[in-house]
Amino acid sequence: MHLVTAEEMRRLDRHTIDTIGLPALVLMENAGRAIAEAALALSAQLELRGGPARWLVLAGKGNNGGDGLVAARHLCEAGAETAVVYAEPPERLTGDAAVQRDALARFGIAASVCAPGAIDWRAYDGVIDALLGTGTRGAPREPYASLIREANASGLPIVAADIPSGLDADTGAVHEPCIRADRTVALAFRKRGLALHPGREVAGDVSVAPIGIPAWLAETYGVRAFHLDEAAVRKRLGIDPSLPRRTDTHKGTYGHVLVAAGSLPMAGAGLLCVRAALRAGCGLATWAVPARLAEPLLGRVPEAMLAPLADGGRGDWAAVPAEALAALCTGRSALVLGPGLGRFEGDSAWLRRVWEATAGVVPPVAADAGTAAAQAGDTPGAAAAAHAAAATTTADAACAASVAAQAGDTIGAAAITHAAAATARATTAADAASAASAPARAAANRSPKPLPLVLDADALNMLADADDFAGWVKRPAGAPAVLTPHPGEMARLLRCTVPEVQRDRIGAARSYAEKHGVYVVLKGAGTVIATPAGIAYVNSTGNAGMATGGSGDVLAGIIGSLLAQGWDAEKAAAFGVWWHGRAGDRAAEARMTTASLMAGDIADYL
Ligand SMILES: NC(=O)C1=CN([C@@H]2O[C@H](COP(=O)(O)OP(=O)(O)OC[C@H]3O[C@@H](n4cnc5c(N)ncnc54)[C@H](O)[C@@H]3O)[C@@H](O)[C@H]2O)[C@@H](O)CC1
Ligand SMILES: [K+]
Repeated sequence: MHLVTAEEMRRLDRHTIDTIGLPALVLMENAGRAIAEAALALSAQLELRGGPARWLVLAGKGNNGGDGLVAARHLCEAGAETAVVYAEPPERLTGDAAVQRDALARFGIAASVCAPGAIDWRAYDGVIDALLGTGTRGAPREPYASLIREANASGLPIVAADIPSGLDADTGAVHEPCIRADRTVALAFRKRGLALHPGREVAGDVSVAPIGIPAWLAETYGVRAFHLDEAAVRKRLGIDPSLPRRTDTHKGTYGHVLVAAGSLPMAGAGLLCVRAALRAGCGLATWAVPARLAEPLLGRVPEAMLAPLADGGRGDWAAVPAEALAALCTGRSALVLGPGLGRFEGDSAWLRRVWEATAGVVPPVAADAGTAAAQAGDTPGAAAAAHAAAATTTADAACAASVAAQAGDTIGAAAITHAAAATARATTAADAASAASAPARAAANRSPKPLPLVLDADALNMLADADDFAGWVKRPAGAPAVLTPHPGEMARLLRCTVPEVQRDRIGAARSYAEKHGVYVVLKGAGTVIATPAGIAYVNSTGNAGMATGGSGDVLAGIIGSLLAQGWDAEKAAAFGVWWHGRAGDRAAEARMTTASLMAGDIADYL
């Protein structure tokens, strides 16, 4: 379940040998046996010519080679015809690998040193790649490079020891050349490069073989990256993926998600997001849209409620005050913001107001009004009068209304709007005050309730363009922010290039999450989920058919829905990603080809 770097693996090896006291040769013996067992299991599936399987072991001069030599012994013992080709003269092997070299010679297994073109690959049924392991630096040099190319060209099935030779164990980068394995037997722990793309594609089926290094040691040494498969979902996250429910529950038990998504050219993004949220199990979903879109969308998702926001007839978010959206958050349990939102003048500041309102910060205008009301004692309508005096713009009027609405006070909201409008019409303060009501004062004094937030798509671009994000208020407990960037959006957030993000996906997601106290879901093959505490998951589900428009909108809806159901952000983000991929895999199976997959299919297969 843990994903380790080469350096972490070295420390775990050392601890096992030096502190626990298991000799390195024992570990190597266990490793070689596990590799031989994987090879034998593979030969059982091959159509052999009648005799025993014939295995060729390619051995490097380090401990990876030593593992291969042990495997050769076990294969031989199991009755397979086995030969070894050393990449370098065997005199160059040292330490435990040299012990294995000598044992192998006495065992009577045929061994030779590689020479260009000397191997008759037709004489074998399969190859064990024990050339290079976690001690490798950079691209394979000669003669390793030629051996790797020949092995790949042979067309024989290849079982890789620990990692395919030529793979960067830490980043998943694939050097030229690199072994293309059918199976990889990861020793003790899965190396990160086996989970990250493109490494994952050259590793084939990966299994993890215990060799004597205890799993708990990874915790002791602070390994904080995990392979997100079903075992991790169940054991680490503690989630039963069938999501059982108690019978004595109702829609109110499962939260109410607010989705703010869609604009005239991209209304479908909101549609996908809301549908996915409902499929992911929230009790209620409200879809906030620019008012112009509301009518055409009526009845498209009958299970969701529509909340049209006055948009000046534009069909986009440019004229929708942040406070109007913030006001809708009252009584909701999570907000998903971004799919199909579009960009507009001043949108970074707009996003900041939504961010702060959902973090429980009282908007400045409302705060001023509250203070004024308090100073005015119990004079009827003081709050509204203060608001009205301050409300020289329609935005301020909307803000005042939103504060009242957040308190669930429609009378107050109406009064404040009216009062603000009265001032805007240059009538007297007395007129404004007369339009006010006592509940408005109470409303103005109340703070908005914090709620969890998912930011996706254009909301992430707004964030990337905010120069002052580091100074934005930190999210309170219970109101986390989950950001779901694709590599391009991640690069904009980090102000670096896409190749830089892709070179170290765990590092990119983790550094942003830790720096800003947010949860980051870095999408793409092998989606990475990173938490503010530096924990990272690399997802194992999903397929290339999911690289299609709308797939991210579905994911944002799923995560928002889980947050609305009261899940903590780590579970919601990690399980949401795993589930999204799993649904995509099920949808792909149901289609003729993976290429036929559409984002709506993913939501339907949740
Ligand atoms: N106690 C341990 O340390 C254990 C190690 N194990 C195995 O040992 C491996 C790590 O062993 P090592 O640290 O000896 O390293 P490797 O066996 O990965 O190979 C390193 C050797 O390759 C050479 N080399 C490095 N980069 C190269 C390149 N680009 N091209 C050509 N040659 C290159 C180095 O000079 C060194 O001799 C693991 O992957 C695993 O298979 C297992 O046996 C379990 C126990
Ligand atoms: K290898």
